[in-house]
Amino acid sequence: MSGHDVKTGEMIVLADGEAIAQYMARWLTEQALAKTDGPFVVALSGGSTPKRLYEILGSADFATRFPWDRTQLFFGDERFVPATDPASNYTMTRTALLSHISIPPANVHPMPTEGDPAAAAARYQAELQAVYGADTLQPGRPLFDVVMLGLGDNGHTASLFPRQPVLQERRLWVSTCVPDDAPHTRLTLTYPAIHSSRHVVFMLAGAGKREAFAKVRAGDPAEPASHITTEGELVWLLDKAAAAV
Ligand SMILES: O=C1O[C@H](COP(=O)(O)O)[C@@H](O)[C@H](O)[C@H]1O
Repeated sequence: MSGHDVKTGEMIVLADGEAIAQYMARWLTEQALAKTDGPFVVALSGGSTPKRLYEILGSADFATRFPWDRTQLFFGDERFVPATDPASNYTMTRTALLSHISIPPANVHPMPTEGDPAAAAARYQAELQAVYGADTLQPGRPLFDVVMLGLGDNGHTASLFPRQPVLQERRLWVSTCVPDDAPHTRLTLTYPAIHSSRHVVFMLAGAGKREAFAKVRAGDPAEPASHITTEGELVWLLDKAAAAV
């Protein structure tokens, strides 16, 4: 695998958020069906952008074609709130997708949000290591088939927020983050965990993403998303408003 970053990744510009969700649903299904040597391992993104994608994947057409029984669903980040909290990425995903599909419960891996956040991060890393089958990441053997990412106005992606110590993490796969410009303590995949992937896909819709996208695409080091790399392919799925075309 050659490896890509946010500057070299392919840009696919579509009409709007609906077109992005439809495109991603088809593409993800193709990737899942094509993966026959082992489980299809995905890190889901949170926030509002992927909600429509999850609804489409949960609709009858996709829900019956997608190989859910050999898919492992992880989360790229989570707010450290109870699963019943409306701010929970897991709750959004459960409502839009998980409650509509037939997936073995053991294949769904919500980030733990009880007790001490650092201990919860360690538990989640152990869960990833169990599916990966090793305690250290090995180049050429990606942890994830697909990592889905969004982009916040402040350049954060997953819960890698500006100015936070997690941006320096090079050993742990999962860590805590306490943003100084957003609510909630977070758990997040780290840069090395995201790097261990076949595909990283950013989904961005709306003019509100335009400025942050331009900075990240130019490689502005102050934007946490600028430091995302993958040992595989990186794709930007943008609507016209976000791409400013
Ligand atoms: O806090 C978060 O924000 C980003 C971006 O969310 P969006 O609603 O602007 O698309 C998201 O990717 C991340 O998972 C979420 O926890």
